[in-house]
Amino acid sequence: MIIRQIHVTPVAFRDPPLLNAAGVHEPWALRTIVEVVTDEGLTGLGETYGDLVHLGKVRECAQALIGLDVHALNTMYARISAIVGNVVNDRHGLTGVANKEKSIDRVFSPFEVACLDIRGKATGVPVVDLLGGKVRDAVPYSAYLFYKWAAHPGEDPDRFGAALDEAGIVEQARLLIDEYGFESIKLKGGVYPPDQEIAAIQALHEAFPGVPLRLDPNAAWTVETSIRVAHELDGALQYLEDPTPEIAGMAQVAAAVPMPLATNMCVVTPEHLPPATASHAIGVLLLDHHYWGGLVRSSHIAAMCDAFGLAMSMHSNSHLGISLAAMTHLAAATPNLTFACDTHTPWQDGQDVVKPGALTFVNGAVPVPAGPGLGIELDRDALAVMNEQYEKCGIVARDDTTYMQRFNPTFSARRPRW
Ligand SMILES: O=C([O-])C(=O)C[C@H](O)[C@@H](O)C(=O)[O-]
Ligand SMILES: [Mg+2]
Repeated sequence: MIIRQIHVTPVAFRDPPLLNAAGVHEPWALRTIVEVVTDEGLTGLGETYGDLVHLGKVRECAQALIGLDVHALNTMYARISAIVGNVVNDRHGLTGVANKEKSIDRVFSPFEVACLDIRGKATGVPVVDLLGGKVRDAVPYSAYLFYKWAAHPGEDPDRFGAALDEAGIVEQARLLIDEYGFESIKLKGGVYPPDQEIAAIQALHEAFPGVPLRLDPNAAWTVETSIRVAHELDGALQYLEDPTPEIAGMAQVAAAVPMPLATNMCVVTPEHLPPATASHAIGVLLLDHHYWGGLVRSSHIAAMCDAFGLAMSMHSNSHLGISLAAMTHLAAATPNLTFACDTHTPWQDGQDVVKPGALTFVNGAVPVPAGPGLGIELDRDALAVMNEQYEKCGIVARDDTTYMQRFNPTFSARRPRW
C-alpha cells in the first residue's frame, strides 16, 4: 500500500459570530482536507486546520511522504519532524502554547488519520478496530453553547439568534438539545464579567436539572477569581475548564476548589504531563487528535492519563465531518474517555465535505460509523464549492481578536482579564 498521491485542499465554510475570550469568530472558518491515494487506488481522508502557515507545512510534508507505505507511520513522523523542524506559528483556537513538538504533531495528524482510513478500507474494518476496538457503540457529545451576536455585522440574523445574557443562553441550549438530544452542556465563557457567567450557569442548572454542566473561560480569570467562581458554582458544575493560565496557576486553583479542573490549554504536549500530574493541576484532560499527533498518539496519551488517574473528555475547534468521524472512532476506543466530548458540529449547520448519512446524532451521541476505515465518503462537489469559498473569502488565518477590534477597537484579549 504505497502512497502515490496526496491532495491537499483548503476549504472555507460559514461560521456564526461566536464569542470567546480571544474575540469573535469570523464569518468563515478554514480547514484543510487531505486525501492520500495509494498504488492500489484506495483513498484515505484527513482534516486539519486551514491557517496559511500550517497549510504551507502540510503541503510541503505531503511531497515528502510520496512512496512510503501507509503502515510506515514512524518513518512518516520522522520525515515530517525533519521538515517542520521548528515552531510553526500555530496558536490556532485557544489551544495553549505553540512549540516544536506540537507543530510536528499538528502536521502529522491528518496524514496519520488518512493512512488509518486506508488501512481500515483495505482490511474491511472500521478505524475503531485499529485502535483496540469499541468500548462504546456511540460517543456522547455535549451541547457547546456560545454567547453570540444575532448576526455578523451588516448581515441578516442567522437561525440561532443572539445569546447575550442568561435567557439567550438557556434558549440556545434548548434549541441544540431539541435538535441533537445532547445530555451534557458546555458553556464557552471568558466573554463577560464572571458574575454574568455564574448567572448563566445557574440559569442552565435551573432549566436543565441533572444535566452535567461545564464552563470554559479559556484562562480569562486570575487564580483568585477562579477560586471565587468555583465556590459559587459548587454543585452546578461537572468540571471547570481552564479557568486560569498555566499549570502553576491551575494547580493553585485545583487545590482550593470542589470540582475537577479540565484543560485543553495548559497541557497540550507530552512534556506538560509530568508537571501537571505532579502538581495535581488537572483532573480531566481534553484530548484532541489534531494537535496530539493523530489517533494512535492520542491513544497513548489516554493510556498515560489512565496511569496518572486523569479522566478524559475531547476538545474541538470549528470542524467538518472528517474530523467528527475521526473523533468518534478515537473516543469509542478510549476506555477512560468517560465525559461527553465537545463538538462544534451544530454551528456548521449542515455544511460538510462528507456525504450525509454516516454521521448522525442519536440522543446527543454519534454511533460509530460501521463502514470500513472512517466509514465516511467525501462529497467532491461540496469540496469544490468550499474550496472556491476559501479562494474568495479573503481570510487566510483565524484571527478572532482583530475581527472583534473592527467593531470594538478597545477590545483586548489579555488573559487573565478578570
Ligand atoms: O475548549 C476550548 O478551549 C475551545 O473549544 C477553543 C475554541 O477555539 C473555542 O473557544 C471557539 O471555537 O471559539
Ligand atoms: Mg477549552
